Amino acid sequence: MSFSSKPLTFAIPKGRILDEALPLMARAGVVPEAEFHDKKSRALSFAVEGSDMRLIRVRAFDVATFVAHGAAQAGIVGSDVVEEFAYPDLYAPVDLNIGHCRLSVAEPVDAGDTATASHLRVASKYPHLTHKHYEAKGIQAEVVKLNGAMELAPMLGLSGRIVDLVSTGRTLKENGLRETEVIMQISARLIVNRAALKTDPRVGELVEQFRKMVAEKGEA
Ligand SMILES: Nc1ncnc2c1ncn2[C@@H]1O[C@H](COP(=O)(O)OP(=O)(O)OP(=O)(O)O)[C@@H](O)[C@H]1O
Ligand SMILES: O=P(O)(O)OC[C@H]1O[C@H](OP(=O)(O)OP(=O)(O)O)[C@H](O)[C@@H]1O
Repeated sequence: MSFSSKPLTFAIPKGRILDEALPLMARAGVVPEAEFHDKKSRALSFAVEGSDMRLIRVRAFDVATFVAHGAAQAGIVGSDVVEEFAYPDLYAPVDLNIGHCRLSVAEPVDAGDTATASHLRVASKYPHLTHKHYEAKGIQAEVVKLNGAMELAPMLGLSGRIVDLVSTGRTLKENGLRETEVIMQISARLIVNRAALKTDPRVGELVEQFRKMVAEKGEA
């Protein structure tokens, strides 16, 4: 099958990035069929208006997995996910300037002085970035991998600290935690599979459409 007869697959996360991503995608000419907005629909794959592209809606971490393996040729995902997996076959050429937040270390507001600890236990959804952060500081960190609600870990004695995403800081505050270090600033990226970018001209065209749209938005 030639590339032109095979639909281009574009992966998008199903949660909070989506609301900000849809208007950007529309400006870049990627508009999903009406069923995409039907909350009762159980479909996971959707046609794109006036195009042979199809959209798939998956978990944020899985967007990177689909694109890195070439099962999807392009997608939108936070730079936290790009950096956590560091897939060699995944290229993130466009910063979409949406989904801003930061990856931070937090600990209980009433924690004693732990600044000199040489061994720590940290709960996080980001084991790679957490290890990297502490390795650079010469601290041995044992990471307990959680998939959400990290804020519960210190109060239940699972870990002394957490590494999690922070936006308004409200979740930390309401769970008796305070931010102690910012590891990285995050925004959503257009990602593509490197091999697909080299071999399928539609992927390069898509990158250019998003680049142009972001540049125009910046000027507006
Ligand atoms: N306050 C925030 N908390 C969490 N993620 C945020 C926040 N602000 C922006 N983000 C971005 O949103 C991404 C999560 O995207 P989204 O919620 O659309 O995915 P999801 O598929 O629902 O995620 P999950 O698999 O965690 O359910 C994060 O990876 C991050 O880049
Ligand atoms: O600083 P804030 O504005 O309070 O936002 C941060 C919270 O948002 C995210 O959770 P999310 O709602 O995505 O749920 P999750 O725990 O399933 O990741 C993140 O993991 C924090 O818990």
